[in-house]
Amino acid sequence: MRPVTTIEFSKGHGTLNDFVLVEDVEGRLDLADTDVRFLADRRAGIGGDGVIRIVPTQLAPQDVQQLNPGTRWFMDYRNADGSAAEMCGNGTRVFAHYLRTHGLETAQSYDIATRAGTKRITVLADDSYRTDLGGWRLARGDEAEQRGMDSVVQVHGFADALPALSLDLGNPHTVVALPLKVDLDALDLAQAPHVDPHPEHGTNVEFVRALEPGHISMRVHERGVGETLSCGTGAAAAALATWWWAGRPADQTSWTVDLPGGRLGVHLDAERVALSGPAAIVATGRVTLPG
Ligand SMILES: N[C@@H](CCC[C@H](N)C(=O)O)C(=O)O
Repeated sequence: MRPVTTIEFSKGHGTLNDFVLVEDVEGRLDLADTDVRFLADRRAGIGGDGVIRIVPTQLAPQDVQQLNPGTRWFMDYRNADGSAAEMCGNGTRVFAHYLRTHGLETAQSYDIATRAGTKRITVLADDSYRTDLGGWRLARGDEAEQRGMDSVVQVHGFADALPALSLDLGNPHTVVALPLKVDLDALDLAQAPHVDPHPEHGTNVEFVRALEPGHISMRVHERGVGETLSCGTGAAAAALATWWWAGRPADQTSWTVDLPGGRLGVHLDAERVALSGPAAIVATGRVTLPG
């Protein structure tokens, strides 16, 4: 049995994508998958879609340090099932809000380290945050470029296989444009959608309804979590896919994405994509990890 470990935590969210945040300025906290699952558990633990460890980059693993030179803080993001993810868009804003409200970062614009590389945070005038998510690409390249679709998604309780487009934003996404006859609100996402071909490392799946030029609504089933009320990289992927299907209009660079948990802004072009939205810390406390 390991010694009793009691840690301080904060609870935060970005458009109701919620996280348990753990500050680890000395880089000593080695959270096992079971610890992450416990912290994320909504009944037995604290509750969240993910767990974010806040650690100085210089105390992060070597590969993270090499990928993110010149950054001060590493967002060590884990999904609720304990798996590590490369990126979390909503998480970057909540992470930045934590750094700011705890005096760990005072600049208005600075870089943070993630497993998907360095991301620039900017604090906006209304106290929301913008994250430059950097480069993006079609995950399956040529085939998708020509046809706009590269896979199919099967949702529980719905007979038709739905065509989809795969995007890589550092983490994987599969975006489905819903046919008009399918009601976005009625989709059963309690069970994981089946993606064919199945991506080797799994994928986040976004279901999109276009509302008007530059405006979409969506729901998401996240890898390592299940359905969540918002996903920042998912919103960016959904806007990019919709823009792609619309023929990549050069003047349609600003997008509004409505999710069950709120509204996000996406700014995109052929090479880069950025995300903006709110962040909140709602509670702090102490918790003893299971022995
Ligand atoms: N909710 C996040 C994405 C979190 C990681 C994702 N579940 C994955 O495994 O890639 C976001 O806001 O981007």
